[in-house]
Amino acid sequence: METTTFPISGPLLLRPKRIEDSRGFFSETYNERLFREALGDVRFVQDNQSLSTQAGTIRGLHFQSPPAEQGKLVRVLRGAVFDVAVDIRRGSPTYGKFVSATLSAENWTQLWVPAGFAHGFCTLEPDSEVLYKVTSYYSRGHDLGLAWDDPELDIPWPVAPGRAVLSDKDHAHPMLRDLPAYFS
Ligand SMILES: Cc1cn([C@H]2C[C@H](O)[C@@H](COP(=O)(O)OP(=O)(O)O[C@H]3O[C@@H](C)C(=O)[C@@H](O)[C@H]3O)O2)c(=O)[nH]c1=O
Repeated sequence: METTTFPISGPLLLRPKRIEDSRGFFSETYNERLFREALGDVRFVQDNQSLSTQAGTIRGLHFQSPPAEQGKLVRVLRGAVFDVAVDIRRGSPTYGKFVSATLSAENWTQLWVPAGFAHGFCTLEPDSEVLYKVTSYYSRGHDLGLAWDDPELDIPWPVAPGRAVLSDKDHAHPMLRDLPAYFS
């Protein structure tokens, strides 16, 4: 498995081996031993899958607050997304900075988003399906967000702001400057 780090500590890009033959390919998309070598002592308790029918759909930026904080291992089954993780660890030297990567069914890349990061993505193709493993169960009371279009974050979303497809919830998240210190 290929592992790539970012200038921000925590997130990782992972690319499991794909074994191709005349039928197509085979791949261990999750192997606890190999992923624990890369990610440390993580335990996944829930798998989530979403389908976004339109290109330019933005979901995010989301996180769960402690004690329900989640690490997320994100990959794409169909289509492609521009995936983003924003550092919201208040004491971090990279607080408010983000990492991003294109994840696609084609490039077979997964993004590890540790707890302490707000996560979101923008679909690059119609009918993009995202599958991600999380380290804590969903908790509605801890499910929080950060404004995807906060100018302070300056994220180069691959869609014109007026054309992004969003949930009602994602129109209403606070800006970084108004975000309480959930993570130290
Ligand atoms: C996240 C989640 C949502 N739900 C419910 C709540 C709601 O009725 C419906 C849709 O939820 P949302 O609108 O929050 O779905 P969505 O906007 O896709 O939320 C997801 O976005 C990406 C970027 C993430 O990082 C995820 O952790 C998650 O927050 O599904 C669950 O039952 N379990 C879950 O784990």
